[in-house]
Amino acid sequence: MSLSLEDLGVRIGRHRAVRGVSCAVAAGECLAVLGRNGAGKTSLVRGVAGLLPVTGAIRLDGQDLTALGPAERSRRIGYVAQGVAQLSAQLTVFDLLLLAQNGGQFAWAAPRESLHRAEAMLDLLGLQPLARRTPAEMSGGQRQMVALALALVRRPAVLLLDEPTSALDLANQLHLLELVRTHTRRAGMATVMVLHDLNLASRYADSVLMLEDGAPVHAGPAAEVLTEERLARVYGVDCRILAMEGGHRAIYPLARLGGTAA
Ligand SMILES: Nc1ncnc2c1ncn2[C@@H]1O[C@H](COP(=O)(O)OP(=O)(O)OP(=O)(O)O)[C@@H](O)[C@H]1O
Repeated sequence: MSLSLEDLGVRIGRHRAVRGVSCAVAAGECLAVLGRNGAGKTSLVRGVAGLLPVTGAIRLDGQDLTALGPAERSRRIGYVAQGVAQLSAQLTVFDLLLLAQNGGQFAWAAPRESLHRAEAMLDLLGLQPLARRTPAEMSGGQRQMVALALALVRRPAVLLLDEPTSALDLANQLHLLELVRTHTRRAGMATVMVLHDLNLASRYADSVLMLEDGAPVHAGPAAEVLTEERLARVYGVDCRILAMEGGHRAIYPLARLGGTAA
């Protein structure tokens, strides 16, 4: 399904964390939200997820998401929060996958289809070896992969990921983002992911949205948005952008400019 944000504003208490964001994510596409620390990226995804109050419109295939009740909204949205997921330490990964689908039913009571879907998700993410472990028995990176599995197993229309690779090693960063991109295309989801790594954003996002002080400053394909001039202005860092094999671009930070970067 397609997601569109129209003049979206997000408040945290009296603080206007996000304002004037208008953009569209087509079904089967990934949008990367970029910007410096404190730019409003997490607030944006938390607003879309229904966890912070918003102004403006959030539409899913034209339907106003904010008009839906919390249960219906959370059924359509998969959200993986920033940081290593706080998962129930008592349950196994397999039981968590069943709970995510059936809200309260364990393996012995779950429908056959839920069992199949849980198995398929374990296979897809390479998590079979962890199926019988509890989150307390896993590393931070493993918990981050499990958090993605728990979001995907509910088959959301919109997937929101806040720094999904922050705890992952180099191989798993690529694995997770390849998987997110493939699954997004196959399921026709609209995916929004907050990323700090500009190279990963360039490589895996269909488009990027750059925020500055809560407002959108640039949006479009990564190759158009991420230029050396803009990175110097937004991040205060002198970067070189190199053309690589396969049409990829590599963004290499050389130095902070004039002490403007924090
Ligand atoms: N509970 C809060 N009360 C008031 N202001 C807040 C609160 N939480 C965040 N903010 C402010 O809202 C702004 C946006 O924060 P947000 O977490 O969305 O930024 P971010 O772009 O995700 O940052 P980071 O890259 O560091 O995770 C920041 O200026 C932050 O200081």
